[in-house]
Amino acid sequence: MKRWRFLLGFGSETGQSKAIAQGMGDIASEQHQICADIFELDEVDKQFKLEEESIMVIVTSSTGDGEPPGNASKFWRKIRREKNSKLLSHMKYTVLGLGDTNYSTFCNCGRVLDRRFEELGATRFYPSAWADDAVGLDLTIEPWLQGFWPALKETLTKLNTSTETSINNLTESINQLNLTQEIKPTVNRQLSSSNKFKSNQDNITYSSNLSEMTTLTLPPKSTHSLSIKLIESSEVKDHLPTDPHYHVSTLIRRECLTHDTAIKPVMSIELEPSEEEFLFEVGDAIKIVCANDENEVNLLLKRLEWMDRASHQLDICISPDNTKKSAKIPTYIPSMCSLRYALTNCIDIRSSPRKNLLRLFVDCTTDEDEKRRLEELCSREGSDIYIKYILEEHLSILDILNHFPSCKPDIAMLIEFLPPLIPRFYSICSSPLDDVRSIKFVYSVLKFDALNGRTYERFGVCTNWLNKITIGTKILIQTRISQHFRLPLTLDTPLIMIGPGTGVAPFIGFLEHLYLSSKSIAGFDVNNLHTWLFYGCRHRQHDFLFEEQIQMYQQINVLKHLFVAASREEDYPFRYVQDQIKANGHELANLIYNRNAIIYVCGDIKTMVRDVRETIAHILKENSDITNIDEYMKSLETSRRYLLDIWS
Ligand SMILES: Cc1cc2nc3c(=O)[nH]c(=O)nc-3n(C[C@H](O)[C@H](O)[C@H](O)COP(=O)(O)O)c2cc1C
Repeated sequence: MKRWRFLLGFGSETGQSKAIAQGMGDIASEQHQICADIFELDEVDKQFKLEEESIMVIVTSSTGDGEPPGNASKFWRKIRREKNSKLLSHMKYTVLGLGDTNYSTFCNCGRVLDRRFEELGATRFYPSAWADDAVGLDLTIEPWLQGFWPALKETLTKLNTSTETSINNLTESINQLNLTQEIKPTVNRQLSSSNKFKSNQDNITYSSNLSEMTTLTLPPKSTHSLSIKLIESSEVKDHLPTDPHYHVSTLIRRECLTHDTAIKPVMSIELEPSEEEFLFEVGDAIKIVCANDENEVNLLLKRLEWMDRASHQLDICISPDNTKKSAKIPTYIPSMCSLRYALTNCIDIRSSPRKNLLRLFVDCTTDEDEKRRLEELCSREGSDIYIKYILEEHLSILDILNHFPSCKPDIAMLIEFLPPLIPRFYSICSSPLDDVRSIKFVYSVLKFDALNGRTYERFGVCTNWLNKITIGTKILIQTRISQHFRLPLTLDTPLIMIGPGTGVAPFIGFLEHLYLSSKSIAGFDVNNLHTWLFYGCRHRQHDFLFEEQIQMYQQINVLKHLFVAASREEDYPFRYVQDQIKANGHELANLIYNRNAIIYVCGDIKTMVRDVRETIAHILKENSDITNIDEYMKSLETSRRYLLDIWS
């Protein structure tokens, strides 16, 4: 008998939606005896056909400025362009969107697909949901999944989807699908009388708001689909990471742009792509393939007592007793590499472990009190403490293992359940008109002290790697093409560029491009430009990035107006870029409302994106006759006149 099935399509840029879709696939088969056929959304018409699917569940994130992730863009175009309003009238669906509320285009990709599916005749069998990475995805996903499974079973039952299932077996299947009783693994572990985690202060190992008697609801236990062994081999030779989708470049320059006294140093990097045909434009970003810190890898190897086997070859195959249909050998780990190589180059050892991994850790922990605390941290009842002590403090896998010394996971568990190490991206700050063989970008050096549960000092993964590698090192790169963050086609469109800190990077590229265009294109007159730059730093003497270059653009009339904010200078009235925006409110509102200016915002989402948007809305309200300001702001976004290039 074939089992009940549904289609589970995912779109994922950095792997979270993929992991969630795979987790749902596991729960479907292990707990509900339902088969989820899991595909990237862009595998449409190759691996699945919409016309043939009765139930489709979409899990997708948004990237860029509300755009679909790389493996969902073909699907997105197909659905958006589709004219046949009955195309999906045979289909039931729901969407789980992943996003971040710091973006005004929160979950835009999921929301647009959700709306288009409805317009194309599909019926939602369960309300779609929007999970927010800013507060923790699980906060939405956990309760959503609770209702999802009964709704899915009910829909499957009504639809009688399984064409291969005979009538007799169908009855049997329906009986198997116990519609009323959800499987909720619960646990009520008694703590030892000497509970070593008892303390007066709440922290990662103890919190008073979960009483020892609280019954905990745990996430379902993921099962292994891989069999991973370490083989002592002299043949294993680790080499530079390779990936046919990436280009080789060479690090040719690295310098510090800030004064020695700057609180947050900023570095500038120049790369030379090996191939002539490497293409980029101003407004694009560059993806960098990086590696984990050697010391951190060593600490992890030591903690796990795997140091003596670090150079052994990893042998990965699908486990003989695997039951997952979606089981695949991870393509991001080379077939011949050592354990050290995989931990350094392929696996993300820094990001906070998800709850499904904490759940697996419970079973490889011997101490009862540690087990109970791990259960609390991954339980539904412990959602708040998981967010507070793990996500918000960015605890890594090593931090968790250090806090729970009796936890001894095996190699297979970490290799299978930790996410891949993904490339990091940076806004390009140079123009190809200057030199197509030179790509420049900047980054801040971020240091995180050993505090608040973090058990060792650390720096940002990629920036730390970029700081340590030697000049001449080969680096794999790829352009992340910007869909909309581009210079306008018409010269006289006013440009309002807002970029505090390293957020100024793409605007340096824009200004350089305008300057070089004025030298090389006949009829390009800088006097026609209307360029406004709002820049912010801590202290103009210490960390004013690209100061000389910006001043030069001002002198030659490429940059018409410069406004600088300085957050740490006493007696300077403009602390933040939004103070400068407010002070120039009248003129800016006129440019936006009457002269179709384009507003570009670039920088760290945590610090300013919301404040800048509110300030722009405020100055427009004060200086125009717009009656519905929210609608007007939305229209700026949809007409691509309010553009974001932001990161967290
Ligand atoms: C460069 C970048 C751009 C993003 N743009 C958006 C966006 O426009 N809207 C949104 O809601 N979330 C946005 N996000 C947040 C992601 O959608 C969110 O972190 C999600 O969990 C990532 O899932 P994934 O790993 O499956 O891609 C962005 C994240 C990054 C790193």
